[in-house]
Amino acid sequence: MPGQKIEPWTPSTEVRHLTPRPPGCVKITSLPPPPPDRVPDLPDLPARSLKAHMYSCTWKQTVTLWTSSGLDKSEFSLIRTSLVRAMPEEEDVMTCDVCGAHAPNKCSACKQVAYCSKEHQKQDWTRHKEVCRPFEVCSSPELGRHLLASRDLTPGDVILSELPLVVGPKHHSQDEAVLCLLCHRPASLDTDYRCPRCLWPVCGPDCPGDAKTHAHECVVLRVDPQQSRRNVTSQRGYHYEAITPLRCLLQQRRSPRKWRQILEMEAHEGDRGPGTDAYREVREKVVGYLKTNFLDKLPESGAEPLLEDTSEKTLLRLCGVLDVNALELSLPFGTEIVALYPTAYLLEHSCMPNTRHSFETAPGTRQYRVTVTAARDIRRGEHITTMYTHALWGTQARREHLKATKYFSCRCQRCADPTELGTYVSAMKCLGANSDGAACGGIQLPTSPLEEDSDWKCDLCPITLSSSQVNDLVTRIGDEVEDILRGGPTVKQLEELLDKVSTFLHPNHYHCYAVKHSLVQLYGHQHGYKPQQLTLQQLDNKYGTDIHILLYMYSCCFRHVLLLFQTSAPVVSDMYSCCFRHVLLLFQTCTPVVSDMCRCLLTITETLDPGNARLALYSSVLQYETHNAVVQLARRRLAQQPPGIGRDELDSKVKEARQLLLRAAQALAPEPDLSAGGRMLCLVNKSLKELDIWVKELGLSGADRGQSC
Ligand SMILES: C[S@@+](CC[C@H](N)C(=O)[O-])C[C@H]1O[C@@H](n2cnc3c(N)ncnc32)[C@H](O)[C@@H]1O
Repeated sequence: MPGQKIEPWTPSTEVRHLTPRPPGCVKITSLPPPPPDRVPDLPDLPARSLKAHMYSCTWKQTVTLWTSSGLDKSEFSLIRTSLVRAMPEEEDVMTCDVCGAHAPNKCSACKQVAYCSKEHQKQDWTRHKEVCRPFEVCSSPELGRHLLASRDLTPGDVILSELPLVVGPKHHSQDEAVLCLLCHRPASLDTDYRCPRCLWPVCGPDCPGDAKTHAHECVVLRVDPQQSRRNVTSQRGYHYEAITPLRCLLQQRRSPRKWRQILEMEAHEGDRGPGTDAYREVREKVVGYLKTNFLDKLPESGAEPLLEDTSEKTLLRLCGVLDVNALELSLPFGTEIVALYPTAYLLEHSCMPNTRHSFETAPGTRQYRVTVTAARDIRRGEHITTMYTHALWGTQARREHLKATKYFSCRCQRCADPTELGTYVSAMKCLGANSDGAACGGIQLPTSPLEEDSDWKCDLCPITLSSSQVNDLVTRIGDEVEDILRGGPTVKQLEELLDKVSTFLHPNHYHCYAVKHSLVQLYGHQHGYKPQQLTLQQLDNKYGTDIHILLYMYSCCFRHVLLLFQTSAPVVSDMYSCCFRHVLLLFQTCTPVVSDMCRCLLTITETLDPGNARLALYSSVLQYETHNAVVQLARRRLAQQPPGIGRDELDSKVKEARQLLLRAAQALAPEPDLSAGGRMLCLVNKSLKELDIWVKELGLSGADRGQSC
């Protein structure tokens, strides 16, 4: 009897009070409650199932259906599958922005608001057009689809905010992390907490996760009970990389609309064909695993098949879609997952992005929502961009990563500039010697950074290096830096490492940056280096002159000026410009306030990411640590007998520290509460309060008090 409705479905107040398990009944399924006017049709149910007497009750916002008639196994699974499929998508359930009634008509442009009627939509347009989506989807042969701003935007303007189509474990996990499939918290194979049907681990008895999402994949994962039992005893049985592709695959029946959206995404199948690493890895870890253990065992006849298309081609395509388009989310409890979004994937890449993403990670109906905001002014007609790779990697590493994972060669302004916007984060020191045996003192930079095999050339002597020579050296240094940083290093280890890598790398090189960024966080915090234990020299190292940079630039300038008198015309203009840059930087770096290690790192960070699109946490850590050093130095000088600091200077130091904290708080404001950024923001706000107390104790003017974030 197709189209038959089950009446007691509506989750009214009365049914909430029903006992969880009506006597003599068997549970069929638990689902989120649909709105009262969206009772699902149940197509093609056999007559006997419809005679089943159904009850419902709510449990953690879900409707549980029970039957009191004895259904056989296939009827039972048929009714369950039909119910799951008939459920409307949660995000489809919207209310009218004008009157709050159930709203079937979403705004076709932004899809963020909905209305119960055309009249209410018209009535709201004057207000809504101000916030309706501020971009157009365009297409070009070079970029594919991309977004252009359709009006001027200022920092903080929301560009889009949407829920994901699919969320799941990262599909390239290096570590064999065991995750709860309901809430994505860490789980363990050493406990008995399992989904009772498919036996995949869950985090515990009070898991706050979404049983509905798992219900769908569970039908597949439990298709072979023997395999499920084997899995229990061996971690190798659980391939988490296969879960997100499976969740995508399940959309073909769960939500044909989402399925269409997923298939519309770029998968770069041509770049991931036979013979490539991607092909080998995906075939083994996803396609082979899913097909052999589950998909090929799904019943073909009888009930309507759960999945129509389980072909290898489709699975390979889904993995391509995930690799190219999925965004990565770090959850507060330390796990990392990926999500596909209906519009956010259209943002093109730039190494100087103009947008910032923030993710809602707290459980609830907004969980995993992404909000993309403008990180700086964006003019009408400008490309709206994000960053697919690491902002603190050098050009060679970023471009290789983009080519290997997203299949294009970036040609943005930062990539095209050998100095990377004057930051020198890829620059190497020239190891050549001049005629009297002294170090050359020049900088090695790529001559054509947009060419993969560009030579590197010294700006002072004729020495050139091949790109593979530079690559090998930088990779080896990077491996050593990563190893040491991962092992929880001491201050001494980091200082030695910095000395060592500084032989080869420009002081601003991104590997030096990584070591210094860790170092400034250890000074003042590690045992033996607590603020009161630091010598003035060590404090000065944190807040003092970065001697590596200054000496280097002095010597470079000196040599350039000398050489300018000796060298022929074509080289001269190059050296003038380099010399000019160095003199400028020296001027900035030598001023007392700017000449500290934190400040140098901050200058690099802010040049590469002026709007805090990607490096908000990095810059706020630097601002926070600089504030710590400023306050500590001021306290020390105040404690001297007689005090080594006057009231005016103390007042200005306090203001400087406050400004640093306020800037950190502003950078961190969009970060979710439970994220690393959110925790950093708490620390910053706590320090602002402590600073206020100190100002009060000292009886300073505290002119800036009252400003808070
Ligand atoms: C997440 S998708 C973006 C949407 C895609 N353009 C589309 O039409 O579906 C990423 C792909 O877009 C293209 N793309 C993004 N940014 C690019 C850029 N800066 N230069 C060239 N291609 C880019 C690449 O093909 C990349 O693999």
